[in-house]
Amino acid sequence: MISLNTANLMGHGCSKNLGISGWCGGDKRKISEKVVLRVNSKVREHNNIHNTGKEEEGEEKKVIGRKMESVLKPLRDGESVLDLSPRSTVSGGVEDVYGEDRATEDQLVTPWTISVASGWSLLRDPQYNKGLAFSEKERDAHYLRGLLPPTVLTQLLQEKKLMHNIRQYKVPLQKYVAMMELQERNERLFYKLLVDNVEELLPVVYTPTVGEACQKYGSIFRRPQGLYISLKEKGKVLEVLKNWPERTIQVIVVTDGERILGLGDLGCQGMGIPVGKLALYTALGGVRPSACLPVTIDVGTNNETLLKDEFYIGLRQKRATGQEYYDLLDEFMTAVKQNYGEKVLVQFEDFANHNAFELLAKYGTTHLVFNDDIQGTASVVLAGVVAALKLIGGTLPEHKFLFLGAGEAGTGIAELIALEMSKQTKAPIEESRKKIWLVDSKGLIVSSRKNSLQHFKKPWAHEHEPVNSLLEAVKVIKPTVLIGSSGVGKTFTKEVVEAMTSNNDKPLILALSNPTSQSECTAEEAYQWSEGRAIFASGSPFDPVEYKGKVYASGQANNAYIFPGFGLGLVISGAIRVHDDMLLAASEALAKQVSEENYRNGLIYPPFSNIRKISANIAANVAAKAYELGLATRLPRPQDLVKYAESCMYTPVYRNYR
Ligand SMILES: NC(=O)C1=CN([C@@H]2O[C@H](COP(=O)(O)OP(=O)(O)OC[C@H]3O[C@@H](n4cnc5c(N)ncnc54)[C@H](OP(=O)(O)O)[C@@H]3O)[C@@H](O)[C@H]2O)C=CC1
Ligand SMILES: CC(=O)C(=O)O
Ligand SMILES: [Mg+2]
Repeated sequence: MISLNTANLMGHGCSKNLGISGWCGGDKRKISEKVVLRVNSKVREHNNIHNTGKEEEGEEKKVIGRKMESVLKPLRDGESVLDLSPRSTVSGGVEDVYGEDRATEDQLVTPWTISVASGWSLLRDPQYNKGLAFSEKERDAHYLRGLLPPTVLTQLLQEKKLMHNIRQYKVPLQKYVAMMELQERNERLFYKLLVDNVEELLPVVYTPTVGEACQKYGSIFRRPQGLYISLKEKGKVLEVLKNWPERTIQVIVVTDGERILGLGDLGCQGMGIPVGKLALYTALGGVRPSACLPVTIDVGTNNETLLKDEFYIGLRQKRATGQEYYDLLDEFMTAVKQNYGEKVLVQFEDFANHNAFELLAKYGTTHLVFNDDIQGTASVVLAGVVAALKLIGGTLPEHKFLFLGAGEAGTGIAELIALEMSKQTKAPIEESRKKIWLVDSKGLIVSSRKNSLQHFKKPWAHEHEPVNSLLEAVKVIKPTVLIGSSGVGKTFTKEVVEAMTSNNDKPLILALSNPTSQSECTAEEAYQWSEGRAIFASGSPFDPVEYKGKVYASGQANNAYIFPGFGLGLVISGAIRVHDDMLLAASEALAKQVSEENYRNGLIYPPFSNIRKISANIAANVAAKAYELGLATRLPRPQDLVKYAESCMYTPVYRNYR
């Protein structure tokens, strides 16, 4: 049975002045969930002491006493005050936190109590706050009388009001800040808005607005939203992970901020990306918010503007490189596995390509890792191309591809397309690669450049004369599909689109670069310059375009279609490694979701309004592949994986409190 701390029953739920700090429950989930879950399952929880203190901004906070036990224990030689290493572990490595083993008989034990958030602290707990939606009964039971005005609203009415408010803002960044504030105030309502209004709010919490938010992150920073691991934490990364208030983590999105969208090095301010991606993991893929951990690794920045910016939030130094960089990454990856086990998914996001490929190769064999920019993008683009075949004709191996940009996205997509071609033709992958050409900042990648190319470009160095410009490359290669992944805007010029159109009845043109300012061309330009013949999709969304009396709605070729469902598939199957065939499985599931009606409208992706159904199908296909490959650990395999995936998805509907 649980014991309740009487102080908490008085309404504010805090035993005072224990002098411990850590995660402040006032702005984040935690306490109550633990209580509810632990009460139900009768699991004892040792880290639910609350405390009051003053935050930087001077607001009241609750403090979770996760570290209390180690603080109150006598220190041994070499131990720091916050040393959390297990004092005694049984053979399976299980820490004896309750003092049950013979080996810990001589150690002090803190009698942890479990408390229920109520009253003021309940209203300040974003995971449990319902604002005006607390019922009369809940207001009585949870000491809320007088703390709320008399009216009781439904969640739907709250949603209507908030959407109305958000629509009043004309500046996208204001909408972004409003959404982040909502996430910090009332998490379920935040996700309700996002799930129900996904097409309207995706551009707010994700690209393009998240790009501007990262650029101005220092100025709009209010409360930390993820875990910051900087060079200062070297040697203490495991300890830092333990500061995070949640223990059961399923998905980590981590960046080092060096290649944020097409905006370059934004250092520590890249945090907006893991936060945004994980919001999509929950809203689009149904992974529980409490199981998501955004991380930014701060090794400095080479962005001079940020280094001089008085509001910059990161380390003020040039980027660490080489051994120093890899040591910190290695400590992080090791700590992740130590703390969360084998099945936590680590998604690398927006690393620069000189680290991204190496990190993926290095940890791909030891951890469950996924690089969204290389692999997620590949999967989404392959799906779009396969779907587009219905509109442009031919089979995949019959097409010829030209990329502008030969980095993570470009070579990642190229490789997955080649893999799929080879599966279809049974020809060696080297043969399939010959149908794919890439242009980088120095021109077409050809064999005469091979010696000076980065390793990930070498497979694409085909025999050809040097070609210096994209336009020239389009003219001589005559691709049927043109893909922009350069991070440089306005590079698909009128001449380039016209050259594509003169070679193809229906040119497939994908301008993947984000945010909108970096898009290789706009939807309007693609349709106008191709005289309405292009099949077009872009990384960031464009409004429908009217051309010669016809309305063209372009799709969004963005990895957001893939990673939420892909991650869910890994989670529900308990997969321990990512395999290329899982990327193909995700791609296949996405392509199948394009309806005849979508095709009639020239779309090669289904609308985001169906994304949860799409994600469930992607998850099921990925999980099925994980079982087939023997990489799944959650046994027995559920019969109906789509139904199972749906049943596992987070729902933002308010729960009733006892
Ligand atoms: N829609 C989506 O889902 C996704 C979109 N992206 C977007 O794709 C873009 C690129 O990302 P990523 O591949 O990771 O970046 P990388 O830095 O890895 O690659 C960029 C590539 O573009 C080339 N390049 C840069 N400038 C030019 C130029 N003026 N002309 C020709 N080539 C040029 C670079 O050449 P060089 O090697 O010579 O320097 C490099 O090959 C970003 O804008 C990103 O936001 C990324 C992932 C997903
Ligand atoms: C979408 C994405 O991952 C990027 O632009 O980097
Ligand atoms: Mg990215």
